[in-house]
Amino acid sequence: MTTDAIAPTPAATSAADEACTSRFLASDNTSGICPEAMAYMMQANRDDDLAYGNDRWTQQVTDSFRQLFETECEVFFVFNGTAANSLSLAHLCQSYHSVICHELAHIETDECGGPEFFSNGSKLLNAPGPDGKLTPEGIEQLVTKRSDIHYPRPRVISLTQCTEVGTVYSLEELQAIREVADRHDLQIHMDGARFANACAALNVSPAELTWKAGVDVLCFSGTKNGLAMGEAVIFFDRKLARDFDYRCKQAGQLASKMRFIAAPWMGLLENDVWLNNARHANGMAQYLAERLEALEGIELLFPSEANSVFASFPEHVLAALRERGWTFYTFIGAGGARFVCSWNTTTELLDALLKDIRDVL
Ligand SMILES: Cc1ncc(COP(=O)(O)O)c(C=O)c1O
Ligand SMILES: C[C@H](O)[C@H](N)C(=O)O
Repeated sequence: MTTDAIAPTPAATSAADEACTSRFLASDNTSGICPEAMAYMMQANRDDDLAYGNDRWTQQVTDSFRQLFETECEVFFVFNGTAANSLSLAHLCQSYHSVICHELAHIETDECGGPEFFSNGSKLLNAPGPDGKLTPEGIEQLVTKRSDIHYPRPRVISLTQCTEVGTVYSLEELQAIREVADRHDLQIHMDGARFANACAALNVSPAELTWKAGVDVLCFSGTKNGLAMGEAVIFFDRKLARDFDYRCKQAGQLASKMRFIAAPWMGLLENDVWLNNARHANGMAQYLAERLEALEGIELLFPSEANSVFASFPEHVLAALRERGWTFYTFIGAGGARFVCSWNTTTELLDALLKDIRDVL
């Protein structure tokens, strides 16, 4: 059998070359692995270790999470955010319960029915709200509109922090929602796909933005913060976490080589890399938002409070940007184009985007 390395065929190299010309701002899911996480991945690869979370890295990083959140929380790892949201909601609800979420919530719009499927039917009840955020009044209305046996009993409020349109809930807003939850014996789930960005934007601690504000379970995304994959599901009430490991296993979310999810998380948690990555991404989004706002014919659709920028563009501009290799989504939120900045976004990339926009406006 030949051992010669097979040179990539011209098609392969041109595809690789092509990828390099595409400029990725559609999502923080398109960023690479940050160097600190990669270094820990390599460390974890030096030696064999036990499987299914019994390795030393998983123990080490779950202890680090308890230090970071300043409480004895239970921490589990799943591969992606849809699994994190779906399984945590399924764990909080019986099938006859309902989950209250915003009409733009990811669990409603972008998880292909995962939460309903994994909970065996818990219904998502949607409420509108300004800037992608639930309001106490909107929650109260959904909870109290009916009390008859035919209505799926509300059990959980699901908040996305940051929201799907790049805004953040303030501590005061979270407190007001907790008061509604307490009045109606509801639990609070937080979709923290961009939790790090919210902490950075508000300059508050993870504890202040979760259990101290009455959050019961947090899905903390590592993927969007510089990992290859790996979301932490964090239960602040350990009783609620009972048997969640079995739920993960049954759903195909128990990684056999969990150390390769856990160890890179050490790269994020050590020296506050997670926070610095988020601060950088947020700063890049502010850089872009300020410059877009100054351009005639472009309107910001939501306050850019974290690492996303939503704006309306003339259609011919979007078409020209696509032709020039720019990637962005137009199906999220309430229309317009979304640009998301990551840990590795640079002003050079954003200046190139802004130049192309000015060229075609
Ligand atoms: C708000 C939000 N929640 C959850 C997720 C998780 O989705 P995925 O299953 O693609 O990791 C995403 C996107 O990735 C998201 O934007
Ligand atoms: C497309 C999808 O919504 C994904 N969560 C993202 O934000 O890119």
